[in-house]
Amino acid sequence: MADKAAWPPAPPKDENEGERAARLEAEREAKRISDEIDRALEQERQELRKRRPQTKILLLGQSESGKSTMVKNFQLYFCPTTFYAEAEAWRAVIHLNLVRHVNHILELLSTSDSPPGKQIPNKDYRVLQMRLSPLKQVELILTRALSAEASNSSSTSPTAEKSTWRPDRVTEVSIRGGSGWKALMRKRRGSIARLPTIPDEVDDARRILDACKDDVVALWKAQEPGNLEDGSADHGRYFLNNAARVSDIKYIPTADDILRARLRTLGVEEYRMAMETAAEKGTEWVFYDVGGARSQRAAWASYFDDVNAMIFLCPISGFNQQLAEDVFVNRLADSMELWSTVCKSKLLANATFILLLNKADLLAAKLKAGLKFEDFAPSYRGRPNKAEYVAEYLREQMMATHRFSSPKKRQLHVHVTCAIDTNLMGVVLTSVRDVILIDTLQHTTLL
Ligand SMILES: Nc1nc2c(ncn2[C@@H]2O[C@H](COP(=O)(O)OP(=O)(O)OP(=O)(O)O)[C@@H](O)[C@H]2O)c(=O)[nH]1
Ligand SMILES: [Mg+2]
Repeated sequence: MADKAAWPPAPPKDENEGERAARLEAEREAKRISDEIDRALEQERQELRKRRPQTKILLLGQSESGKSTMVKNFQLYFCPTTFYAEAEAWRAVIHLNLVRHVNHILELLSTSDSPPGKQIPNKDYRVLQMRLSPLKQVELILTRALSAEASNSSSTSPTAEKSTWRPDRVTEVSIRGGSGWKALMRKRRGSIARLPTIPDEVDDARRILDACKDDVVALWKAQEPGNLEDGSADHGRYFLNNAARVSDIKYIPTADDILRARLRTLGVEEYRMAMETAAEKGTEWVFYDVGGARSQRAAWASYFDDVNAMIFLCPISGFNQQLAEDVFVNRLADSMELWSTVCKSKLLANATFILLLNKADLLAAKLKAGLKFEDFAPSYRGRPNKAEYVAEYLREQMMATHRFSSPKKRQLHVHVTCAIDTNLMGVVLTSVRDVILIDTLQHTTLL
């Protein structure tokens, strides 16, 4: 019986010369096409091999610890072209950060008889309030464009205390895994015919904000400086301080602005970075940036497998703060508990462990403003109330937890960081990169 799969098939018995020539030609053409497909498939296989993640890095830590900011730092240092190419997309996030805080202040004004600032008369506040009312619409447009949640969320939680500007009470926008919003924000009008109207609306929002910028500056100037005790939502204060520049129609976000922009992560975001710097050019690093809120943490474990490095961020300024999701839990205590759980993980036993004691700038500012660390950590009693001593104390505590909890002996690399300080981060990231490269290489050689 003839093999049905055999190629080329046996020639028909009664084939004449002309038919034979046509058949051979058809077979040659079929083979050429088949070879071409094989070549394309092989090329694709090679491409895929080249693109295969060589280094997988997981970022863990509670919400607002600075994980997404750290990813931006990696991008800024090792893939600057991509980082700056996305600057435009960040403008909408920055505008939303600013407008939410302005609307929060306006809301306080509307619910209070005595405005929070004392520097301009009451009637002038009312005028500002009226002139800035279009910013409600701006908030709505930008929220709709960026958000993973319902677009009608208000800028202020119902528990906001009257007359007090509380940046931490301004609700945040979240994004879901996948950075589709960046692509959407980058698209200019007319570039894709069937694109939704969001970019047009975002441009409208930009024009409204530009028209309101002097009033935003006036409103913020009239505020009392506010206290730094909490220190969360620090980005609100930053963008309000820079309101004139940020609201201008010609505004292009700087690296500092992008590092300050806040967009809460929901789920797990994957970032693939083709490294541009000489030492690791051509290699691809894959970052998994998780949402840090308690409700998000159950999803983490499925990303623990097979990672080369785990970077844990502990915001050391959180000693006097509570979790947004549970006001009975101290932020630093939550971080410590989380750290212990991560150290114990058997799935992460072979990963390089990097601990970043982040937000060192806010810790220093709080202690300088008079807060006493020992009031929140009795075991610290009697030691200097200075940031470097507190950081050292926390480093020792967390290193001890790592030593006791890890399933096997492992080195721990610790850095005290300020993720918004680009000069400092350059040094830290180079060191982190070296450690990851060396560990990955050693691991590959051992296998
Ligand atoms: N002052 C100061 N602000 C920081 C520092 N690191 C991060 N931030 C700011 O803190 C805010 C929160 O940072 P994110 O990187 O979004 O936090 P996250 O850990 O990704 O939070 P989730 O996505 O909710 O899990 C941002 O506005 C950052 O700009 C720091 O060292 N100092
Ligand atoms: Mg995040």
